[in-house]
Amino acid sequence: MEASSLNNTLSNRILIMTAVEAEREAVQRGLGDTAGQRFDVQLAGVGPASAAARTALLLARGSYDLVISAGIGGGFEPHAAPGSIVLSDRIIAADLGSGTPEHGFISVDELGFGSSIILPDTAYLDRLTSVMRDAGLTVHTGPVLTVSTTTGSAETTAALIQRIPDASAEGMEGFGVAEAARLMDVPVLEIRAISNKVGPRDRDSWRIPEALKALTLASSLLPEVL
Ligand SMILES: O=C(O)c1cccc(C(=O)CC[C@H]2O[C@@H](n3cnc4c(=O)[nH]cnc43)[C@H](O)[C@@H]2O)c1
Repeated sequence: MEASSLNNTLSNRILIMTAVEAEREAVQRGLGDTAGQRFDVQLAGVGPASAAARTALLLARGSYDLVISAGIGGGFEPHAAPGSIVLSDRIIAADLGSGTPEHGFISVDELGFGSSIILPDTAYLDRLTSVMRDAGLTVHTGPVLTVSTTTGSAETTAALIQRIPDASAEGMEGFGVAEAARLMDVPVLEIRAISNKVGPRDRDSWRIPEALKALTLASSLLPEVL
C-alpha cells in the first residue's frame, strides 16, 4: 500500500534530509521562517548508510507525514544539466548487488536479497513537477541513482546507463533516506539540484552555487504543494 498522499493540511509534518550543512541552509532559505513549524530540515551525513541511520532515528523520535531526500547531485546527459532540478520517479540503490565475471553487475533483486528500487509518492511528485515548471525551473522527472562512491569515469557512467537507460541523476543519500521511510511506512520524495555532470571527475567544473540556488528556489515551492 502506498503510504500517501496529498493531504495538504496545515498540520502535515515534513522531514527534509540533506547531506551537508550548505544544502540544509539552501533548503531552509527557500522555506523561509513561516514554514518552520511544518518542515524539519536535518542533516543525513554523506552516503546511504549515514542517511538511513539518521533518518530512521528521526522518524522513530517524531511523527512525520512525508520524508524528502534533498541536495545537489550529478546529472546524466542528456536529461539533467547543471542548474536544473531532477525529481526522482525511482530511487535506485545502483551499486547494491554483486559483480560477477560472467554477467557483470547483478542487483540484490536478481540475487533474491530484497529490493534496490523504492518508488516515491506519485501524487506529490506530479504536483511538485508542475508547480516547479510553472515557477520557471527546468525540471526533469526520472530515476535518481544512489551510489556510495561518486561515478568518476566514462566507463562507469556508460555501465550505469546500460543498466538503467533513463538514469537522470546521481546522489549518495536518496536510497538510505527512502529505506528508513519504507521501514516506518512514510511516503518519500527525492529532489536533486544538479551541480555537475556524471562522468570523469572534474571538481573544478562543479557549479555548486547555481545548484544551491536552484535548490533554494525548489524548496520555496514546497509549502504550496505539500
Ligand atoms: O563544496 C561545497 O561548497 C559544497 C556545498 C554543498 C554540497 C557539497 C557536496 O559536496 C555535497 C555532497 C553531496 O552531493 C551529492 N553529489 C553531488 N554530485 C554528485 C555526483 O556526481 N555523484 C554522486 N553524488 C553527488 C552527494 O549526495 C553528496 O553527498 C559541497
